[in-house]
Formats: sequence, structure tokens, C-alpha cells
Amino acid sequence: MFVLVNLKAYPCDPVEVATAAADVSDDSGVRVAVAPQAAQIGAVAETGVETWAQHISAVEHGSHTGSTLAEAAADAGAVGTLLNHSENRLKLADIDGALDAADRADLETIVCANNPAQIGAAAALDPDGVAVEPPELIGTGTPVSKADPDIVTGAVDAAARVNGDVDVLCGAGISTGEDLVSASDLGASGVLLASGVAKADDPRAALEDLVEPLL
Ligand SMILES: O=C(CO)COP(=O)(O)O
Repeated sequence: MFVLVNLKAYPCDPVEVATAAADVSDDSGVRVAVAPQAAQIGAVAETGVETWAQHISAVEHGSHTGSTLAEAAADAGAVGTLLNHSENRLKLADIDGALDAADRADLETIVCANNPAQIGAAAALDPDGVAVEPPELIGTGTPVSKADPDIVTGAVDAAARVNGDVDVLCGAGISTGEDLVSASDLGASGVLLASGVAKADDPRAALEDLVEPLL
């Protein structure tokens, strides 16, 4: 299972979370990555943790003030990027353009979507992975795998129908090892989560709890 921790714009210490994630990944053998704010990619990558961007723009080098250039994210240490997160929705053409940009910079890609129909559309654009996250469950602590398991199995089916190569993650309310196991049982190959780690009093303990059933 792939555990991808999105730090959003939460007021956590990204280096503390990243250091814990690197240690937990090393100790457990579970793939754990952290997606910090763009300006913190370098500091997070220096901890040795697998580092992802939260977003990149569909632009090349040029006059694009305020953009997040794929090459800049990669130079800073990112090896992958989320796209189209529910809190940073993109037009279809911009998802496609950002996938091209990621390709150019050798970044792995996960396109987020709200539901199985959108997952099918996202998978057709041929990212490395897709992540289904029902917006109404994001940040609630109620895991999608329990509250809406059909959305996870529906996403797995929708992706497989369109593109057999794409990984399917699920997210929203995931915070425990039990949630991780349910996600895996529903066919997901990873989880995308945020508040369960970024807002935890002890992010290291939260990460240890997450991977515990996989040991
Ligand atoms: O949006 C999410 C991850 O990208 C999910 O957030 P929570 O884990 O806080 O529900």
C-alpha cells in the first residue's frame, strides 16, 4: 500500500512530519510520501522522505507568474505531484497540460476526482494513479472506506475499465490502520490522507498506527 500524506496548508511542522514519515517508511518497508506546500518541497525532500508536490501548473518555462513549474518542483526534490485535488480543481485541458508538464519533468502523477465517473475520465488521461475522494468526507475523520465503500469499489472498477495500468488510491477521513486495511480490501492500492497526520498531536504515532497492520 502507498500512503501519501497531503499537508495542505495546515499549520504543522512539515520537516517534523517528513522526518517521521521517512523513519516509519524505513522501519516498516511501507511506501510513505509527503506532499508539503510548494515552498517547503526542498526542506521536506532533504529529510529523505519521498516528496510530492500538491499541484503543478500546465505551463512550460516562460511568462507564467505565480505558477508552479514542474521542473522547479522536480529540482527542489519532488518526485511526484497531485493534480486536481478537490481543493484545487482544474479544467480538463489543464489536467491534461499538467500531466504533460509532469511527464517532461519526470514526476509521477496522481489525479484526484470526486466519484467513479470522474475517476474514469481521469484514468483516460493516463496518469500513473488516480485518487477518489468524496469532498463531503474530507477532513471529517469519517473514513470513505466505511462511510461510502461503494465509491471505492466503483472507482477501482471505473479505472480498470478505462486503463488497466492506473493505480487507484482512496482518501477522505482515513486515519487508522483499520482504515488502511479496509481500503486495501476494497481494491485500493493506496490511501491519500491529510488531517489524520497533519493535525495529529503526535504525527509519528499517527503514522505508526497507520502502517501497523501491514507489518
Ligand atoms: O483531502 C484529503 C487528502 O488529499 C483528505 O483529507 P483528510 O484525510 O483530512 O480527510
